[in-house]
Amino acid sequence: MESSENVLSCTCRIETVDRSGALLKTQTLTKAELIIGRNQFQDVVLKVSYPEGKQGPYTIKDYKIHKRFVQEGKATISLQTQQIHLMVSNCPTELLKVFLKCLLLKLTARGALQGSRQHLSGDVSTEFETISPLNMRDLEQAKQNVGGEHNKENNVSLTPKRTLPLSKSLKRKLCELKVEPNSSKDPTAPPLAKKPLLLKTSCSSLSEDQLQVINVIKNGDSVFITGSAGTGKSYLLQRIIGMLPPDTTYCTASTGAAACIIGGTTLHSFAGINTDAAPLKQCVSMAMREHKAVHWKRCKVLLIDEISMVDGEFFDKLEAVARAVRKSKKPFGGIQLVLCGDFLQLPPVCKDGKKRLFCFQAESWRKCVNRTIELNDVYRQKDREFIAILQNIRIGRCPPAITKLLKNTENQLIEKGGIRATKLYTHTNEVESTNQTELNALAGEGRRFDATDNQPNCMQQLNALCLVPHTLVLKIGAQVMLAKNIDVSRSLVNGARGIVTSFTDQGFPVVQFTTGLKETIGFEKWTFHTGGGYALSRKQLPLKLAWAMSIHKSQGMTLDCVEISLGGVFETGQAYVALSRAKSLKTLRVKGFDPSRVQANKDVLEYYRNIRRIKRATHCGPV
Ligand SMILES: Nc1ncnc2c1ncn2[C@@H]1O[C@H](COP(=O)(O)OP(=O)(O)OP(=O)(O)O)[C@@H](O)[C@H]1O
Ligand SMILES: [Mg+2]
Repeated sequence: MESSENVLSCTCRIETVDRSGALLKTQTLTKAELIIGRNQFQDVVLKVSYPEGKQGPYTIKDYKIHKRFVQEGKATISLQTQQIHLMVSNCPTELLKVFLKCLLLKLTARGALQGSRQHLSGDVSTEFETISPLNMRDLEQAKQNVGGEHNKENNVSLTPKRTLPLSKSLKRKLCELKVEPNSSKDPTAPPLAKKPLLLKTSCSSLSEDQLQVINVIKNGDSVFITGSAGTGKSYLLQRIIGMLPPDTTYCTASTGAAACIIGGTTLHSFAGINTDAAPLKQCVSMAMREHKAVHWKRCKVLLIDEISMVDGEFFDKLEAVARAVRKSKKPFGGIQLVLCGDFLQLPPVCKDGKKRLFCFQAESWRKCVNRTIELNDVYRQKDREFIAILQNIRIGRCPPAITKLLKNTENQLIEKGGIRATKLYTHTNEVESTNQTELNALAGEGRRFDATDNQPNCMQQLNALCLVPHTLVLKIGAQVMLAKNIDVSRSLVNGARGIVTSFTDQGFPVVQFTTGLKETIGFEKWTFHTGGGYALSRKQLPLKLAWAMSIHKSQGMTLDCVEISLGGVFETGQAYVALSRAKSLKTLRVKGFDPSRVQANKDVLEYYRNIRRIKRATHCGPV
């Protein structure tokens, strides 16, 4: 997980092609480093270094960067003059994105210099010096060049379209960036132009607690990340996934809906075990099937979100399966675990009157989890009063003052612009029938949108994983919810509520959101890392019908505008999960609130008291 913006650890395949594009030679280097540097002419060059030697440096001119599969940790840099393709794979996605941004910025900045030290076209670059970290001067030069100026004197076109294939968003970001005046009074401080510039990664915004988790994981420890709803556990998990090599990192969650939020697969699907109830021997033989065993053996880090819903007995079985398949005596067969969840939210589904066993009560839990870190800052809600209400509900407390505040929301008008509140139900059958009945009641023809799945024979698996259905039918007036973060800066985020107001000439729905924003919604792609570098993907509109939703499916989500009836609550933690989806008291309506429905499990409360006691006693933060 070590990172430097100019060096990328990866698998690198170097393909040499002829003029027609036919393959002449190929070389695959599994433990390679791609390094950005400069040659003696100050050109930006790339060197591929690997344990047995090096290739390059390759001058980056007349190039194309293919970034379509960046989310899968893959990219290709095609050098057209040299007729070479550098195909990188197994890159941690975050690090790959930063590396490519750095390369593009250096190339864009280089545009202005090009020609100032022109060399004859026959000159071959032989020298290599690692490029300096990005600095303000690079950024300023890149911004100038993005303006599309021509360096006519040197007969070099700097028009971005021809020489600098920058993404629209990078161009926009470059143009928006302002340079702060150098206010430093320190005469020894580097001049502004030389000041190192940190490329913003998604880790830049992490809290101290969240960064601490990253360090623990870097150390190789298995960790349990916990904390109340909205403390950024899943957000952090996504950042962690982006920092680990995709080939050996498996990202899972206890339910399909939770897996969709983090772009992973279900724990059962990873394990190859379709039922918790199977005896251990059967679980081992299911996991030993060739196409499943390969993943078990390859896995170095296993992430599991919403661990509270994983049955403790099943966790013990998985631990034993891991040792058996990997032929290792180490806990969980030596796999590093990153577990995430809140045991005060939904518990494991309990069948046939069996005693409920949480994962932390599993025999193998203590052996497998070296550190527990509790995140304390709530991000989902801003309103202190509502956060305090939720903290009480979480531990099963509902004093009269809180009951009153929640009852006061019963007749609250939270609808605006025709957007109705999403009803959260305890049972799924109510959800489907409500959505279908409401859609049927709307006048007009329904418009049908069919998803494109990368593996059509995996449609069922994708249906279980993806928040959007294979077939979506919409009408004008349909209540919808975004099922993907499209543009966080404009609040077009997962869970944002809206109504379809029209369809464009091309047939795309126009949605009016609670924020007042009207947006045409186009197709989006979901990628699910099924592990081992494999991925399933679906292209569909990022919308789902939102008259109703189940509390189970809502776990992990942030929702605009919700109505909750807690009459049917049958689980501890269920009322807390439902209430904590709302962003504020003003966007929530609780029908027929009964404080006796607010319950927390006693064993879980004791578990959390204990981890805090240990934390206080050791004074060292994580326990
Ligand atoms: N460091 C952060 N900076 C900014 N926003 C954050 C940060 N961490 C989390 N968030 C935002 O807070 C919201 C809640 O985060 P997230 O869904 O990860 O919480 P959670 O702990 O997984 O909640 P739950 O227990 O309900 O699943 C999200 O909108 C997320 O984008
Ligand atoms: Mg979550």
